[in-house]
Amino acid sequence: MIVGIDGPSGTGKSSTSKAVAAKLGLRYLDTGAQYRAITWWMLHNGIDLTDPAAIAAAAGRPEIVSGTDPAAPAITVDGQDVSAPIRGQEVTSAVSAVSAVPEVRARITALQREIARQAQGGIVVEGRDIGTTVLPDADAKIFLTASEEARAARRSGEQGGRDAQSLAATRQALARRDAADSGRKTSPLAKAGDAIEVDTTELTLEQVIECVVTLIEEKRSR
Ligand SMILES: Nc1ncnc2c1ncn2[C@@H]1O[C@H](COP(=O)(O)OP(=O)(O)O)[C@@H](O)[C@H]1O
Ligand SMILES: Nc1ccn([C@@H]2O[C@H](COP(=O)(O)OP(=O)(O)O)[C@@H](O)[C@H]2O)c(=O)n1
Repeated sequence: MIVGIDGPSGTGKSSTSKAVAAKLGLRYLDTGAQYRAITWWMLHNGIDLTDPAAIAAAAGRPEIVSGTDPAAPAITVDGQDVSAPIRGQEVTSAVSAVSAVPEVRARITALQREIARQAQGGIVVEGRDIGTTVLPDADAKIFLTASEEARAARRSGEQGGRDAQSLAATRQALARRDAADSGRKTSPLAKAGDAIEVDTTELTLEQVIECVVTLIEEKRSR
C-alpha cells in the first residue's frame, strides 16, 4: 500500500501522515524534510542560493538519509542529525529556491522512489508532488487543503506567536512559499487528477486522520 499525501504548508500533511502510518502499520516519509536538509547543507557550505547553476552543481554532494519510522522520523546529512536545524527560519526562507532547481528535484525524487520501493509493507509519503510526479501509481492519493487563514494560525501557534503581528508575518511568508512552490516549472505543488481532496479548515486533526484512514481502507478492500 503506497499512499501519497500532498498539499500546501500547514494543511496537516505531517501530523496526518505520521498518525495514519502508525495506525495502519506503514512506514512514513517526510519529503519536505529532505528538501530542507539539502537546503541546510547548501547554506552551511556557502553555496550562493541566488544562483541556480551553483545549486545544480552542488546538488549531488550531500548524502541525505531519511528514517521511515512514523514514531521517530529521523534525517541526517553526511551523518549529522539535522532534524532540529532544518526547521529554522533560515532554511524555511531558502528552501523554495533550492527545491525549484531541476537537478535537486531529480536527485531527491530518485531517493524517494528508492525508499518507497524498499518499504515492503507499504508507506505514507507526504510532500508537494508525490501524486503527480514521484509516485504517480500510488494506491491512494490525498490532497489536503485549508484556508490561508487557518494554515497561518496553525503555523503561528506552533512558533508560539499568537499576536496579530507575528500572525500576519507568518501568513505572508507562507503565501510567498506556496506561490513559489506552485509556480515553479519542475513538478510544482499540484493536485493529481485522481487525488481525493480533503479541506481541513473546519476539521480537527483527529477528524482528518479518521477521514484519511477510511479512504485508504476503502482502497485496500477493493
Ligand atoms: N485539522 C487541524 N486542525 C488544527 N490544527 C491542525 C490540524 N492539522 C494540523 N494541525 C496543526 O497545524 C500545524 C501544522 O501541521 P503540519 O502537520 O505540520 O502541516 P504540514 O505538514 O501540512 O505543513 C501543527 O501544529 C499541527 O498540529
Ligand atoms: N515533495 C516536496 C516536498 C517539499 N518541497 C519543498 O520543501 C519545502 C518544505 O516542505 P515542508 O513540507 O517541510 O514544509 P511545511 O509545509 O512543513 O512548512 C516546500 O516549501 C517546498 O519548497 C517540495 O518541493 N516538494
